[in-house]
Amino acid sequence: MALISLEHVSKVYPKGTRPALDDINLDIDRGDFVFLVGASGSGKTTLLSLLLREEEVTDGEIRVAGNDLRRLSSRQVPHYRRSIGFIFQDYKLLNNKTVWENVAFALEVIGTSRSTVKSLVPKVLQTVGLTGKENNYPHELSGGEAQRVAIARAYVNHPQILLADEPTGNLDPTTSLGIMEVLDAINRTGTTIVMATHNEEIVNSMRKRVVELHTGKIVRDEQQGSYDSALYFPDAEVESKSHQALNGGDVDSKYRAPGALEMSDFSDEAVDVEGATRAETAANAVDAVAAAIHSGNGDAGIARLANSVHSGRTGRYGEAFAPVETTLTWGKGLKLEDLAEQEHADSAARSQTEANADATGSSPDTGMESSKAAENEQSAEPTVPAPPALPMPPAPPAPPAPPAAPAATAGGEAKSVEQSDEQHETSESKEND
Ligand SMILES: Nc1ncnc2c1ncn2[C@@H]1O[C@H](COP(=O)(O)OP(=O)(O)OP(=O)(O)O)[C@@H](O)[C@H]1O
Repeated sequence: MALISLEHVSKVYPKGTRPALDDINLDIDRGDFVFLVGASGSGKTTLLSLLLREEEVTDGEIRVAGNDLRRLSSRQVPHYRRSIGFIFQDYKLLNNKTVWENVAFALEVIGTSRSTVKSLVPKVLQTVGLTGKENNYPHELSGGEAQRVAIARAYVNHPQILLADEPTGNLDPTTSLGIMEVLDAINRTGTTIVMATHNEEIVNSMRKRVVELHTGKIVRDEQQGSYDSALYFPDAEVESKSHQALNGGDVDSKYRAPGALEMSDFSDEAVDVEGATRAETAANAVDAVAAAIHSGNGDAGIARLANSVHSGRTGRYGEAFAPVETTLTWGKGLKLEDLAEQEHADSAARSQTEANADATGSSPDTGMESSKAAENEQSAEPTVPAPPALPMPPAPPAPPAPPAAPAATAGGEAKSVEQSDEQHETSESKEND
């Protein structure tokens, strides 16, 4: 049975002149990653609000994990929401709590012991690139940073469903890539992700399921879809892109940076994080996500996105690229000068080996082997897991740099706390005790 199922769902807002959602049928399986796309006003946020039970359907039925959302009593709603993580553009952070406290709070709510919270929070903050920002309040963060706190809060208690409404909206492409990398890692711990987005580059690179809304109706539902649909926007480029995406064609080749990685080394495998208690499961999820991010051995879609971002294309959000040395995972990037130095050393070593081979008349194979090995270390297809966007030297030249904060104004200011949100969570916390 589908984890999320919508049957003939319609939503008409009190002041709406037309249904925001109009007779929607949709099934989403456990572990799916679904992009909701569609023009502004097509109904994406409304769909997410219904799933979160912030809004109620006018007609039809929504079932989540077998629960009929219409039948949830107001007392059950907070319990239901606790099983769902959500990342909305207004961040919904607790403004009177620091970054550390915001993340710790989400863990405390599910009964995580003080000592476990103490060990998990630094891991989570490192995963989302916020080490060093522990004591900042939300208003002291950039938009991208605030969004990362929201993501950290949403995933630490390992929700079965994560709803994200434009989580990369207004963020520069590199920060968006980091966010997608974390979302992908979260998805691989078994969390189902439904993400509304206008970001064409992300959708086309990730090749996940794409559900397109148009004036409240589902007009497209494709596995491994692309952002635009040839069906509804027939033009040659769109047609070729969506055709390639659907047939597994090399749609990314046009986006790939010269020398960028092939995708075969990237695994899409799910990780089992279930523990005996929710707190234990949360700890396992935090570890799994941290490990996935640290290894850089992510989903092929992330590799495509990384290649795309680093290929020098300008994204939907303009020219605001963070420096390339920031690379995939915040603050763990290799420095350009280290790369250049390494490249220089490798090339010198290669020439020396070749010269030795010529001088000694040794088997050309031997020379080829070492030359190949040296090349491999820099080539587009490394044999070790590596951040996909950059050539990989044999060993990381420097310890992790301090977390790179994206351009301070990347996404604007964090919005104010919803006091009710805090109260809501506080009362949940109490309930839990
Ligand atoms: N609270 C509300 N009251 C009345 N109408 C609303 C309300 N919220 C949304 N709508 C209307 O419902 C329709 C769908 O809006 P929704 O926010 O779901 O679209 P969307 O696809 O998320 O758009 P965007 O991409 O701009 O975020 C729109 O016509 C919008 O004006």
